[in-house]
Amino acid sequence: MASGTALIYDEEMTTHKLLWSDPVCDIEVPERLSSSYDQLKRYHLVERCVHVPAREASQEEILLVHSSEHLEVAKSTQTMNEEELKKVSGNYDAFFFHPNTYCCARLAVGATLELVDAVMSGKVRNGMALVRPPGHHSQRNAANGFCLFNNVAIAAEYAKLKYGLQRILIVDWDVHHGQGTQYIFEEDPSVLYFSWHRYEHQEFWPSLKESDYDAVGLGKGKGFNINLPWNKVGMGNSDYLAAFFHVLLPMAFEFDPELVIVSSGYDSGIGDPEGQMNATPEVFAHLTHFVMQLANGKLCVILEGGYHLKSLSESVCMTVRTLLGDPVPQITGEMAPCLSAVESIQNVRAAHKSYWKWLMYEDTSFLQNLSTKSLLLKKANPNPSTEHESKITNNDETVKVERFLELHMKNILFPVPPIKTATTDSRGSVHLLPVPVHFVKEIDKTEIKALVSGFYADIVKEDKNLLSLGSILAILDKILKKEVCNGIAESPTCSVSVAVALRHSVRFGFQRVLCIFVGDMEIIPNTEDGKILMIHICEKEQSGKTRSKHYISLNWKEDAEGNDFFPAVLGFILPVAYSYQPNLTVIAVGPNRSLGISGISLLFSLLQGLAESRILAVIKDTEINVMQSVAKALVGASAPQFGVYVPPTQEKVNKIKILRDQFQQEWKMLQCSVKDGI
Ligand SMILES: CC(O)(O)NCCCCN
Ligand SMILES: [Zn+2]
Repeated sequence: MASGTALIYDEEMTTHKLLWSDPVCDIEVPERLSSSYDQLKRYHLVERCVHVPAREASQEEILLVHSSEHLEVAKSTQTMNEEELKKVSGNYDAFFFHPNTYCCARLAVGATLELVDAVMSGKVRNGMALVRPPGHHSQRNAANGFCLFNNVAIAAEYAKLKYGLQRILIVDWDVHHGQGTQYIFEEDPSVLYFSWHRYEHQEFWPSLKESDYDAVGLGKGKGFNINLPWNKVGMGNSDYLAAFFHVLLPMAFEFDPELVIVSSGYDSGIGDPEGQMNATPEVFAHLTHFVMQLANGKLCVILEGGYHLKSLSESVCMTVRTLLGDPVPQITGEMAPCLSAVESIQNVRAAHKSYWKWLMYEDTSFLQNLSTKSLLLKKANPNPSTEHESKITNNDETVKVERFLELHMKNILFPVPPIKTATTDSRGSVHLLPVPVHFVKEIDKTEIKALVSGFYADIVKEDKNLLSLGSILAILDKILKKEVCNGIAESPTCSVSVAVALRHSVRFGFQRVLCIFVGDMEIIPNTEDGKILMIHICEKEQSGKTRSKHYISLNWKEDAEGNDFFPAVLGFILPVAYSYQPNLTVIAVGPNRSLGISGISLLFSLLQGLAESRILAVIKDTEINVMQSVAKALVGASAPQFGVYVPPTQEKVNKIKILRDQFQQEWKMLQCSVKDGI
């Protein structure tokens, strides 16, 4: 997998500006670009990226999507005076021309295409283009919503033509519906378009019926257009994460894209006057981290909206540092999606049931009444208050948001540990990892013996564990001190090693440790009153063990090809893990028939989104090939590889549903359907 992150920025794109007063358009200012770039410099992120210059797109490239009439109109504005510019701007909904607009829009397209080339050629792994004017509202023959040319749509057509791609995913996390992009690809099954957007039952701009969840695409494109409408403002981190766990990620992994392009609007972030949402900048690190696990990491992030300069620039920085592979900051806020969000999630899943294998067994019986129910709800309370207490309201409280973000960002920013991964093994040679890692010296036996006899004698019965215990405790100490962020140790008996590691972690201050056991191994019960949450994925039913909210056994047997783990990883483990918000994750892998290698590496990759990416891996010493793939996942050297998609069986879907019903009141990120009798 290629390495490096491209950053494309050209000051020329700040020359497009509004020349007259227009209360709709006056938020789309040049400072959006310059303040984002300045913040990137302040966090020393610019120098860590590969600088790729922008270029002007050719007319042919623009004509990949737009009509020649549209191109001619745009070209003609270069020589217009203010009065003529104002007149031609009046032909569109929410667009303004400046004499430099045409040149800036060509640079925005060209920058986007340069990023596609840099990623597809392997010059970089991923990258971000800071461009304006934005693109996702513009259509074949019209400018719209501050957009002149559809940068992302042209990039998708360009990538299909030049690289013969057949599956491109566009993720649009801007708070407005990219109706332009939807119209361009709605009959095209090679481009999967996902958009969430403020909708409020069609009240919010652009107030289109076709922005609702039942617009699934047309003709051959049916199923390849996904609209997730937010029917209330004030949506927050947990609503966005739930939308990824229960809608986008299962679709995206089944689609298995060859390239991911993000229409990256940050007006879905807190403080934005357009969005009126409450999600905080670090959520974009998580969203970016998730989409980095697709298409072998080939990811192009293209700026769309974002009008609160401080919120925008902090969110841009969160995106770029994640693209660079930095640890993902802890998510903040209550991990519980609101009722309206769960209702929208349930509706869009039902609308797509007949187009996706992963939804084959989805229960849609609720549809006839729920959708009317939500409309009845709307009629019942015409001006719905938000379900989330809106911590920060937006009308001219920009300064308040700035102060909030100053404090907020201090709490969640952290020094990037110098080394990413530590490893030791009883043979003492670091033979596993493709990149230099930190080799942890082993604690000598006498020291370990004293430590164990002092604290862990009840667990450690025999000497053969001492060596592996030494390496585990040595790595744990490095992680505890934040000198490394994750580590791998091999062990002859995982359950003993893990039991000692868990007790050690709690003793040394971790308040919430998530422990995932993969494979049939004997678990040494660890109460620690809620400081440890155990999930055991095992082939054999765990007889006798009572399930509690802190001990969950998920009976799972991998299928022949070993890759139908998505419902377990995406639909259950991830939502529970995010609900728990651990500050350390321990994953033990024994001999197992539960999750295939790719399921295990997906689990490791996705769980790096938690606990500031702190993970301790304890691998049974016989499982060398597991060690290899886990090592690559932890050093970020590769995205997980999946075989051909195998849909889950009804039996497996039911297993998850039963567990979800059992635990969704406790671990609320599991919620993806509204129980009757709301
Ligand atoms: C790029 C964008 O989605 O942020 N444009 C929003 C236009 C809003 C017009 N009322
Ligand atoms: Zn927007």
